[in-house]
Amino acid sequence: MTYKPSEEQRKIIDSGDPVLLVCGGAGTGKTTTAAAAVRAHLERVDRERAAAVSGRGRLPVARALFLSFSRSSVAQILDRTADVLGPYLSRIEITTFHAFAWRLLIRWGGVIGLADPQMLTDAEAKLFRAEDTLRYRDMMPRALDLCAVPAVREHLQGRWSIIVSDEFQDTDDCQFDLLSSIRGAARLLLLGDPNQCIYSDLPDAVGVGPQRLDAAMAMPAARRIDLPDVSHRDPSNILPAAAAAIRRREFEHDAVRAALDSGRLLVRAGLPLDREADVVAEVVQNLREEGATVGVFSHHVDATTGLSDQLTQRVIDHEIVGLPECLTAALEAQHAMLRFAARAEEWELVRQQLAVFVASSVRGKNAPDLAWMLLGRRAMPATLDRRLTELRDALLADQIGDAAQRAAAAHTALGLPQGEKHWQNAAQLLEPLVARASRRHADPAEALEHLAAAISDHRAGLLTHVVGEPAASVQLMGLYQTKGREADATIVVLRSSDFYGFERYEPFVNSSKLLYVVLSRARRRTVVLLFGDNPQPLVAPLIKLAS
Ligand SMILES: Nc1ncnc2c1ncn2[C@@H]1O[C@H](COP(=O)(O)OP(=O)(O)OP(=O)(O)O)[C@@H](O)[C@H]1O
Repeated sequence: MTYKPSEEQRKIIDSGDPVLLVCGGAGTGKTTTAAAAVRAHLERVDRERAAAVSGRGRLPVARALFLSFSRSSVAQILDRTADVLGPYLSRIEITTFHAFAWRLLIRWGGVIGLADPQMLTDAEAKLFRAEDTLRYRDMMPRALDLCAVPAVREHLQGRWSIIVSDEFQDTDDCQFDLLSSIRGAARLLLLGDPNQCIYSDLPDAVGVGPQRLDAAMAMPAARRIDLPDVSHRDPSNILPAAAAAIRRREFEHDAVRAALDSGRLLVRAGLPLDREADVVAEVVQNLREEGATVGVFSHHVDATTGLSDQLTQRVIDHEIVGLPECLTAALEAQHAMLRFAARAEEWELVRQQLAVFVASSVRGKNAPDLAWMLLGRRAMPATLDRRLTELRDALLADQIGDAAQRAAAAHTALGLPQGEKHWQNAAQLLEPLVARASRRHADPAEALEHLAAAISDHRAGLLTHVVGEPAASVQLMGLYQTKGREADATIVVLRSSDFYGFERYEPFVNSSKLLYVVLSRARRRTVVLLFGDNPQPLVAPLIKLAS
């Protein structure tokens, strides 16, 4: 649908408020309208600056910063706003908080004693103790330390004329402090929906909650505009109204009934846990036959990677989004194999990287046994030992091109239990990088160094969620990654064994917001699949809606 702003959206676009908080339900057009507002702002500043200098020299062009949470949101923002932004797209930095922080640390880290910062993933942190590396969760606080340095702060404060913070309701204390300290004289456009605040119970999110919107309004000259509850995602408004009623725990509300009667909402309950992949695959196939793009939402990293492995076996083309650690680890493990084949690295490193990959494809505080076996800290079964030896000997006999193919096939050759899709995706990412390095450098040692640098950049991009995700008609993701996303149809997979936080009793004020987010992502249809006989209390009332 072409974007034609409504009256309320127009007020946002035309506003010049120093701090504007825009609130509205799912799909009411906050993100798209913010893009239009940024463009209008830049146009205005251009005009003012042109008039001010009136032919005497030129002032630097005004720029905008658009901060979000996940690379999937960044990709979607780009996708949805490119038309609205037009030629102004090149003057807007659209990035995630973590990518922003990482860039600051790369550029100025030396000022706070981080001259060459290395980023440690959670899986790496489970396996190795590393004192002077930066954990993912340390990135924002360290960036904030940098912003306290006057020269850095002054530089940042002069850089943007307007800053947008998407999903503002979920910003934590650190992110809010960062926004405040880089702002300078920039206008702030803060987009929020209190009903989509889903990070408040996450372990690393300090200070996430309703008070954030109050803090915005406490800023000098702040104004708030509320968009009317009209979804532009599903203009029939049937799905958003049902999602809102379910968030309020009104499962018998007319809006829910209307969604079921219209066929836009479909609920199936009591499905057998051991047939999950078959059922999901069948629903995906039916929706694809209708020509719909499909988002499959399941609970966490194990569930998503497990489901992905099974869809891969059933030859259902799809992509996983939002689980960059596993992809990065697969990329690094295959890279280590190439370096080993070229005699540039020890076999030890290959085993270490395989251990990181295995640890990153499962949840939990501790790494799985298999990871420790790969590190040589626990005895391994004879089959795995033999397969590893065969892989090592074969790599030693390979040329670089053959080694890349062997690395791509290593997941199967070793019989690794999880993360096959990530392994395949990593092989696809690696292939052009290897080709480019070999093309540019005749000397194999130089080609290897070029490749190592390219992979290191890619790793940072993936881990800070800034590298775009592959477009695909079927996308799998965790429930917490669904914010800001949309697809023609969505499949919500809920299992009896899922954990939805510490709330135990009605009215599930916080966890119901997660349900609202996941149920409001579809343009045309949402299929809810409840697996197992004993659903969690949060989702149990959905059983009554099953057809
Ligand atoms: N005035 C409009 N005319 C046509 N389409 C619109 C309009 N406003 C928004 N849309 C479309 O509606 C969809 C939802 O908009 P957008 O993502 O901006 O909403 P949002 O409020 O940010 O949603 P959410 O909070 O669920 O992430 C997008 O596909 C967008 O292009």
